[in-house]
Amino acid sequence: MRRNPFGVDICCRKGSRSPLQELYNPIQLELSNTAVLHQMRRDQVTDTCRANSATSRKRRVLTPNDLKHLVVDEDHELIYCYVPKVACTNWKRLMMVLTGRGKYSDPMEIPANEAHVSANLKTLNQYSIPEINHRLKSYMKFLFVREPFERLVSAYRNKFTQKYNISFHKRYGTKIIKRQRKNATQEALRKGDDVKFEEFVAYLIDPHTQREEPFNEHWQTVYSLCHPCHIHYDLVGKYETLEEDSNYVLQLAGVGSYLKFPTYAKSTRTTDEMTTEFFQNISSEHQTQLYEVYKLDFLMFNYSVPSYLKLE
Ligand SMILES: Nc1ncnc2c1ncn2[C@@H]1O[C@H](COP(=O)(O)OS(=O)(=O)O)[C@@H](OP(=O)(O)O)[C@H]1O
Repeated sequence: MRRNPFGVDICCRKGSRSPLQELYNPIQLELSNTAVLHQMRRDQVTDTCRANSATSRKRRVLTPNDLKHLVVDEDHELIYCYVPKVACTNWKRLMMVLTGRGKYSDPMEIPANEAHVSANLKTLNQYSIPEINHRLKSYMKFLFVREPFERLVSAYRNKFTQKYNISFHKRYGTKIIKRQRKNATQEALRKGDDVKFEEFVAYLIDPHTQREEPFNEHWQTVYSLCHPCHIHYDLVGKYETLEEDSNYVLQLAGVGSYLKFPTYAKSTRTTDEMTTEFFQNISSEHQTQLYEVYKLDFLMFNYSVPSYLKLE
């Protein structure tokens, strides 16, 4: 088994305390305040689910098919529900280190495309029903969320403004242009590579879109991907405090002294100011409809209505 630079193997949990015990019954005093903050985040999810039960619990029960985003680490008793555009590539890299039994020590040695190969990580839908129930009950379940419209702009910029994302242009761009652009050129209809943000928004709020097929995971709501009204998440991490919250998870898992969330230096990442700019050209009618689509994510994860929004 390979060891990390600190000479500690990342295989299995050594202590007798599980991440769940560390979270709900912290021994270290410094962790108590953090535990209180996370209790408030859990309460917010519970209260929102209760107050919006008609929408949030449209489905009465989940099937294994609904559990494809829940990545399992048996060795550290963790379940991570990945949400695209919330640094899930880095979290999948960490899950590969945690589940790799020493195969990897540095998450950044794993290429981004490898982290997205589904065979490299085990998801909860691959277990039998009793195994699923056991893991849901005894593992620490967590997810990471981001301000919904900033996440949406991150998805748009990545999938529709980068020349190399040809599969997205072909699969979604061509459809969006066909439906939303009057007098589209033959080239635009064929390539689908110059979708405007206004057109993307019009596509998202069009009732046909979700009737035809579910949203792509990069712009699907968190509540549809991770089912927080059915699955009780023990920890809700936020993109705004990504490193702090991630390192807290690693600490609870007992690996925090030698495994850290990869730090980041990308200067082009989507900011609040950038998101504001993108929404400048969206009519208040479309802004209002779009807010309705993502409203539960705003409420559940305690994001206030953006100040730039002109709601009708
Ligand atoms: N450590 C750290 N700190 C701050 N921001 C970070 C970090 N790691 C990833 N990111 C940002 O996460 C966005 C990419 O998320 P994903 O990896 O989930 O994207 S994808 O679903 O694989 O397409 C992408 O956001 P945008 O740049 O705004 O698009 C990344 O910049």
